[in-house]
Amino acid sequence: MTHNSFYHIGFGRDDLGSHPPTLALLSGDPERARLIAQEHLQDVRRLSENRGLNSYVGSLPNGRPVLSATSGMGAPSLSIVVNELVQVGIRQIIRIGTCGSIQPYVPVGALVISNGALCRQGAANDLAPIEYPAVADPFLTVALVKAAEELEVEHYLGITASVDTFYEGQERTDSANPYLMRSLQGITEEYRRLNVLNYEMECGTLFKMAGVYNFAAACVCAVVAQRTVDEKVILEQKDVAVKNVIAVALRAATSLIQ
Ligand SMILES: O=P(O)(O)O[C@H]1O[C@H](CO)[C@@H](O)[C@H]1O
Ligand SMILES: O=c1cc[nH]c(=O)[nH]1
Repeated sequence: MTHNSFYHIGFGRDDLGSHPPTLALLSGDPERARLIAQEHLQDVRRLSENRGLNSYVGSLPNGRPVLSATSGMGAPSLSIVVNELVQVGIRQIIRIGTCGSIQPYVPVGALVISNGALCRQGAANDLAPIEYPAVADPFLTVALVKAAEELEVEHYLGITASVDTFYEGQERTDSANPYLMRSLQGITEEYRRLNVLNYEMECGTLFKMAGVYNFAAACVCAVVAQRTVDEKVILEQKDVAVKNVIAVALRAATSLIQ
């Protein structure tokens, strides 16, 4: 850590060496960020593990430097991390996440690549008007789709609902909260009919930040819950799904023209 480290991510530009990365792979889970770095990148160096926001620098198979970083869960944490990553020189961000499917034809184990988000997130309202579009970068998104096709991983391209809570906001009733507000009762069915594919908790704000700050962002998530059947995360299929989402994101990242 150098004296000009950013407060939350715990590193600064000076820690990134003479060929600093402009691309970041951003996971909600710090363990996923570590796994990507230690098992899939070359010449890996740990940058920091401040507040669970693990960050590593390494290189892709084509030699391009890349960061593997952690957003934490939810838009407030992501907004802090992304703000600081942009200040250290990051210009492209691929979110590698997990999600819950709300369409019967999108099974656990498949991937959802988001082309835009229904952004029901408070943090995004501090960035831009609520109507501001939450759209993915088309070039990064096409790279993700091509990578999934090439690796023959089942994937779906479409709209993601990004919300602030895992339980209430995703209409879970099997939780400590005994009362789900009327405004949220039936919301999953409404989104399903509006062709929303999945629920997660970061990409809407990430996409709005990309528009406002002028960087490129995309999102690919492994489906770990099937909400038309059950509220639960299917742990038995999570590892394979996460392995696939990492493989797809890394192949896409390697294919990019810098
Ligand atoms: O697996 P990650 O990337 O954390 O993504 C999803 O998982 C968390 C909830 O379990 C939220 O952060 C949600 O967006
Ligand atoms: O159902 C799910 C699973 C993972 N992440 C979410 O936000 N929701």
